[in-house]
Amino acid sequence: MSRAEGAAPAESVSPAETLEAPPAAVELTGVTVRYQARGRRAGQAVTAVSDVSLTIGEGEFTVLVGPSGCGKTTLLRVVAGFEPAAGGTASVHGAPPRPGHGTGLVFQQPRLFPWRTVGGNLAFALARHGLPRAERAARTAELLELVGLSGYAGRRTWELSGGQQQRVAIARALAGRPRLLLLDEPFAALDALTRERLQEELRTLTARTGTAVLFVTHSVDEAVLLGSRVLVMAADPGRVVADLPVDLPRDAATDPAALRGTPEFAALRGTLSRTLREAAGAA
Ligand SMILES: Nc1ncnc2c1ncn2[C@@H]1O[C@H](COP(=O)(O)OP(=O)(O)OP(=O)(O)O)[C@@H](O)[C@H]1O
Repeated sequence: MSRAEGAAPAESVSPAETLEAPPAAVELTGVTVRYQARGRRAGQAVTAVSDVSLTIGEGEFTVLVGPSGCGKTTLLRVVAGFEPAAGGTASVHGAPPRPGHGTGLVFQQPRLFPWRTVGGNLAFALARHGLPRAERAARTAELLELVGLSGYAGRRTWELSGGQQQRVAIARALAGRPRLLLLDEPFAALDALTRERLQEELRTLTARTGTAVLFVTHSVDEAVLLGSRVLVMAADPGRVVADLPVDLPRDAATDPAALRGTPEFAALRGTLSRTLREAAGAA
């Protein structure tokens, strides 16, 4: 038997299999960021993060935790396109990060314009995203419905509670229909009950819109409750030292309070606390 006769028939490849996988929501490869120090160390370069590689898939909810100063905000700023990397490469949906392009940002403080109404704040964001004036009112109503503030368009921002203001900030971040939401300790300044409500709402609405999320927090509880995955960073220099999957049953019917009471939640919480302590010790 000739070699050709005995060879297995060539595998047929369907057209779908030849298509390339879509780019990840975020792809960082060997990212290093340096700042110029001020004060007594003026002139010296501070390496804020060093050689960070990570991938965030479409629609994935990733949480970033780590001791103070380990570079969480810096990494978020790189992904947002505000901070250039001194080394390595960063991409968001396959393109270099650009501020306001495909990403929405939420900070610890809502940072709303106090001289505008709630609707005015959202209309301003919609205008920046190029939405025609005639379509802004309808989209504003849609965004407010998404964050549970239907009917609040005419309110002044200073008439709202801290939690309501943060809901408006989330609506504003969603104005450009971003496929990636970046949140830097968005609920840290809120009381416990409001924080819990907003955690639940954020989880539900990002699942509904299919938005990928990169969420920074200092709270172990919040990280396990929200993340489908938690990245742990250590400092000096800032780097990712652990990548913990969070595999908890989480459908629309799952009550977060019940989830918190499960042994699985407690075990993950324990693992994350231990990893964080080790990361703080490793700095
Ligand atoms: N603009 C800047 N100029 C100089 N150094 C900076 C600047 N921004 C951040 N750094 C330094 O870079 C490092 C990382 O800071 P970053 O704010 O990213 O940390 P973080 O993990 O978000 O901290 P925290 O949890 O306290 O908010 C720190 O050592 C910080 O002092």
